[in-house]
Amino acid sequence: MNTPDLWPAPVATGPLEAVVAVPGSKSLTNRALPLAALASAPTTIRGALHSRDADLMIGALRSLGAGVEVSDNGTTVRVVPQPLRAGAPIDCGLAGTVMRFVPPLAALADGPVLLDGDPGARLRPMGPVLRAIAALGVPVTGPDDAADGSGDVPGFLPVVVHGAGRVRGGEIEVDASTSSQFVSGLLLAAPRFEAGLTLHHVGEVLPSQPHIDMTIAVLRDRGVDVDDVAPGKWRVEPGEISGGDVVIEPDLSNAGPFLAAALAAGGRVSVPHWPSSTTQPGALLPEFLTRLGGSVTLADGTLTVAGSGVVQPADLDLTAAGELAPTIAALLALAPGESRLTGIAHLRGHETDRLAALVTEITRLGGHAEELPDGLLIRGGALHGAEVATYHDHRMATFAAIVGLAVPGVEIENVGTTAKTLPDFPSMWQRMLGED
Ligand SMILES: O=C(O)C1=C[C@@H](OP(=O)(O)O)[C@@H](O)[C@H](O)C1
Ligand SMILES: C=C(OP(=O)(O)O)C(=O)O
Repeated sequence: MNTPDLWPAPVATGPLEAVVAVPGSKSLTNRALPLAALASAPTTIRGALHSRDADLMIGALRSLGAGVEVSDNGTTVRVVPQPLRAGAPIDCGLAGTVMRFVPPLAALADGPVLLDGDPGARLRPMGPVLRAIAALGVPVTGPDDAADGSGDVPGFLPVVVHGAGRVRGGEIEVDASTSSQFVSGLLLAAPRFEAGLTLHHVGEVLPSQPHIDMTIAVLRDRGVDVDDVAPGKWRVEPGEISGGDVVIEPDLSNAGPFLAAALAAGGRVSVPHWPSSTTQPGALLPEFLTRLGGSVTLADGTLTVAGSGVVQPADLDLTAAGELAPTIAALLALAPGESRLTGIAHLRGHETDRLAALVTEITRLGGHAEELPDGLLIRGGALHGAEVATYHDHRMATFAAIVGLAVPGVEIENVGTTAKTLPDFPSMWQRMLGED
């Protein structure tokens, strides 16, 4: 790699002793926003994430006609719902939540809506959610295809959703084995379908169950009647979505790299405002970090992770929390011995093919990694510095930063890619190390 945009990852010079407050959850913010646009009254969202993915969701809702006002610091957002209107194109960036949650909203708009995104977004699977929308009676086409829906439904962006102001709803199947977001996107819009929605997942695996539970929880919190009838089957009744006040929890997946730092560097890192109960997959971090040799305590709403600087290898099933894989993989790359991460075949369709990216970058750093059919085998320890590529993937940048705490000479290409969910990452990381 020959790139001028390299960030020298700071090395920890001693045990850490840091308290790191993380901003609002991407997943909760990007659910609260579309629900607010579909609600029957205005909503005020407090503690919202202010980042590229949240800005893209706000942009999408404005394109569909919603009134959205954002406070100066970006963390309070007031949404005034309006009838959904077509016309303005929607930029999904590289945000899975925008790509998969907005098309079902666009289906409710009064005409054609064009959705596109970054070059990398055009590689992320979309077929299941688009075919579901078509099965509900709303044609979905490529930008240059006939609008009557006579052709095949596209599998990738760019697409046009040809709304007609109403979606009849009913009972459909979706294969969500490549992303739980297909289920979440359909369920979020479903209260506004005339007959509601009964949705069956038909694929072999269902990743990210906590994120589906989160969707059900936020719908119920807004007064929607949702029945998780059986594993892989959900029923959303048609009805009003209430407005009012919503408070967003801190993003526990973004807390992950900071907590992992205590294991990589030794010492202690605390994250305040840790929710006592949550549907975020980051709730699994205490268990995973304990398996890797950390000790974890939760007192007065502050989660503290302590580590010795030596990471233990482990075999972990990440089916429920694939989002945490790059963070865990960074620790396993430092762990002397063999580890396996499984349940994460669908990471091949994340911001980049994360299994391929992690294998390439761990190898570049002097470790050994191989792809498994549904995950990674990693033999860690004895790494050396390298220029680490990030593939426009925020979590590849934070992966490299974790490794860099313990390995001198790690330089991160385009650390600014962390703005997807955590624009302040480089300075937060330096503050954690007492460097700012
Ligand atoms: O619904 C959500 O907010 C998310 C669901 C998960 O997607 P996948 O099921 O595609 O992994 C997760 O990885 C992503 O970061 C956020
Ligand atoms: C997979 C992720 O993001 P997205 O919401 O774009 O799918 C992620 O943040 O790890």
